[in-house]
Amino acid sequence: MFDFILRPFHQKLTGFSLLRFKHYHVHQVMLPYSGFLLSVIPIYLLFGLLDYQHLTEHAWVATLSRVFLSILCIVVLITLRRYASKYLELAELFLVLTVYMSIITIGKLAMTQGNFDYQSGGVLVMVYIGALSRMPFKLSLFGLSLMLLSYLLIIAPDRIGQDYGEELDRISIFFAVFLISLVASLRRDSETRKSFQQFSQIRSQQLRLRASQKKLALQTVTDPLTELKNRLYLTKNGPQIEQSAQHTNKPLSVLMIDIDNFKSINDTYGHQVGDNVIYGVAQIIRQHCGRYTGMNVRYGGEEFLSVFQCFNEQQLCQIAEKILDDVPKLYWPNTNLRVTISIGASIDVKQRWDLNELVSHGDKALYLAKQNGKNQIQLITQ
Ligand SMILES: Nc1nc2c(ncn2[C@@H]2O[C@H](COP(=O)(O)OP(=O)(O)OP(=O)(O)O)[C@@H](O)[C@H]2O)c(=O)[nH]1
Repeated sequence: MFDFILRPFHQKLTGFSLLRFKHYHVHQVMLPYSGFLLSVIPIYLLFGLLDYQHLTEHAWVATLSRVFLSILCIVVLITLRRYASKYLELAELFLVLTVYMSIITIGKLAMTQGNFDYQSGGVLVMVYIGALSRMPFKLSLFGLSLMLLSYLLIIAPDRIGQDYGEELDRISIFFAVFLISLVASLRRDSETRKSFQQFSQIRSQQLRLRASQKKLALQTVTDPLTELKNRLYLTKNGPQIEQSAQHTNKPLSVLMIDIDNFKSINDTYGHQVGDNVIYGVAQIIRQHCGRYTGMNVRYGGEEFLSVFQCFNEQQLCQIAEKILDDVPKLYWPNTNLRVTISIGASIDVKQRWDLNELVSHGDKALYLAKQNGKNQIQLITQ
């Protein structure tokens, strides 16, 4: 039956989740609410009109203190909202205690002037804590206890002397409001924690969704066999590479790399070995071009494209030769397979930064290399 009251104590937050909860409480609960908190001030000031009815003299002192405390609370709230929002909970406690203590003081002043009917306004502040405040339970408990205690110690003794029975009624009302506000604060804490849990769940779902979207986006531009980029990536990022090369005023260059007689490798050793060959050649390309390349792409079945933004003819041919030399060194267990490749190289010496044109020249150079007997490099400069 009392589960809803005790629940906050069951869900003990510790370590990182406690820090996250505090952050949530400040940013999702206290900050949006702190503007509303300011609306308490005009009500407090409006009640100041009653001071003139109940205080026979020095009512202006009460008004002055109300105005001064209001300005103080507004300044504290606005400053904390802006510069130290983590103290907003304490600021709310400060505000309600300030208002309450001023009401008690004015009530006490009224008693010294013979008025014993103007001391119960503080109960409204207690109601406020139960109904509207966003303070955590511990601060509510502290505030409410201090309020009840100060009423019992400062106001009640004088009034008991006046009318014992009526004051007992008032004390019981104060006590009831104290208890109700306390339970309401406890319940509010429990609801805040529940909404924090929902918030955390939604947040982690969002993060997971974002991560899988990222992964999916990467998958759509990645070749699963070689883990090189695919042609979609080339289409998407080609213009960016052209712009970047143009910006740095460096010639673009490409290597079109094709495995020789790949069909016969497949036919002789099977598709699995064929796949391994594609993978092995891709790793050599990555190893030699990874540092310099704008991108390495699996362009077709056993055809690869590397794009560079910074090479002259000699550097481009050096890289091509390294790849050409290393591929036949690959070892394929249980076969006497020796894989070779042909390379078509093309460089944009006229600096037109047209990747499509460059690729088509690379293709022509590759065709020449195949025509001339394979396992070689052919270069076309634009
Ligand atoms: N194992 C495997 N084979 C593939 C893959 N993609 C394409 N192929 C095969 O690669 C072969 C390409 O053969 P061709 O285009 O005739 O080229 P080639 O035999 O290398 O001849 P040249 O290029 O003239 O040396 C075809 O048999 C395709 O089925 C793949 O992902 N894995």
